Amino acid sequence: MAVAAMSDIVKRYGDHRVLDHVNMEIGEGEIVGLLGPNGAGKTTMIHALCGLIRVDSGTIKLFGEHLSGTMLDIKRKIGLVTQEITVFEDLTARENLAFFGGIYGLKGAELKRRIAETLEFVGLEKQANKSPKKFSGGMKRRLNIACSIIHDPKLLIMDEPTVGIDPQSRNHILESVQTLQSRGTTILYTTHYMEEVQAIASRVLIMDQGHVIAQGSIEELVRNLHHEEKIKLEVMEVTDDLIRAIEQLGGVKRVNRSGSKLQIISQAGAGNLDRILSLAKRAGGVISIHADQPSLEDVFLTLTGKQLRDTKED
Ligand SMILES: Nc1ncnc2c1ncn2[C@@H]1O[C@H](COP(=O)(O)OP(=O)(O)OP(=O)(O)O)[C@@H](O)[C@H]1O
Repeated sequence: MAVAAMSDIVKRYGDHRVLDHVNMEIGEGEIVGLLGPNGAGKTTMIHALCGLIRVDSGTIKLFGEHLSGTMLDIKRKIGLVTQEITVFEDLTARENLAFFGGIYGLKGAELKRRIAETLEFVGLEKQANKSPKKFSGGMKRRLNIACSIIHDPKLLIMDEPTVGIDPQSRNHILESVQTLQSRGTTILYTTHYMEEVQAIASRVLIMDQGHVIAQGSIEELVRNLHHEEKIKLEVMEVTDDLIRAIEQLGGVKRVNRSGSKLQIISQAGAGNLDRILSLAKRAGGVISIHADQPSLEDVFLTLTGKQLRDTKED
């Protein structure tokens, strides 16, 4: 059974269709990586899934049931880590957890036990009685995650949980996500970091302009693009003439420049490696050239025409 599914979902803000006939499914026990350029509709999809906004048409099912107004029993099975960190700075870490646990109906010994377990899980036992005011960004995010899993949700939705935090906390979060999955939690994980998706996701959803434009395992998505190859060329000097000459070769789909390096996406089997080498030799010195199999980053670039991280800060 799908833990969450959207069929033909449309959500408009004014004339703008932010979700434009979206179909998607999250299977039990998966970590699904949700990727998309800024403004693709990822957060809107998440808010619709959690019942935080109403959609204009289409159906949403959670745990096999149609999402409707209240559904407290179903909503209790979901944990949401929002894009902005949502913790109370005037409360200690423990008090934050007690507050969020209380919202989900936990109390007494059970609440106490879950507070201890989640503090340990996110590595904040020693900070239990401290205010998050004194925490680093990574520690605040870990507390935020603890608050979202205090009720042991079956589906955890995380909206860019690692933006702007230190590498140690980021690794901690990625490991925690994998541990939660091994304990049976299903996870929808949004990020602008391709390497995170590659490290933890069993399946990927790619959104652009309100559409889910691809979904599948990383291997499946890459295989579907097997008709393309990536040629990396480094030359002494990149000129506009060289770029233009490469762009005009049959089968070349795109040329990206970064300093003295060019990355060329070309139809596989078009024989462009040799042609590009000849053009580059004629234009000056060649430092290196080689052809790669496409990666998830290439899948994203080919499908959306954009770099995943073009407007986000590290
Ligand atoms: N409440 C709203 N009113 C009007 N427009 C909105 C509203 N919420 C979102 N939008 C618009 O919907 C589009 C999708 O926004 P959304 O936040 O879902 O994108 P996203 O993929 O999560 O982007 P990012 O990666 O930047 O977080 C954007 O053009 C945004 O401006």
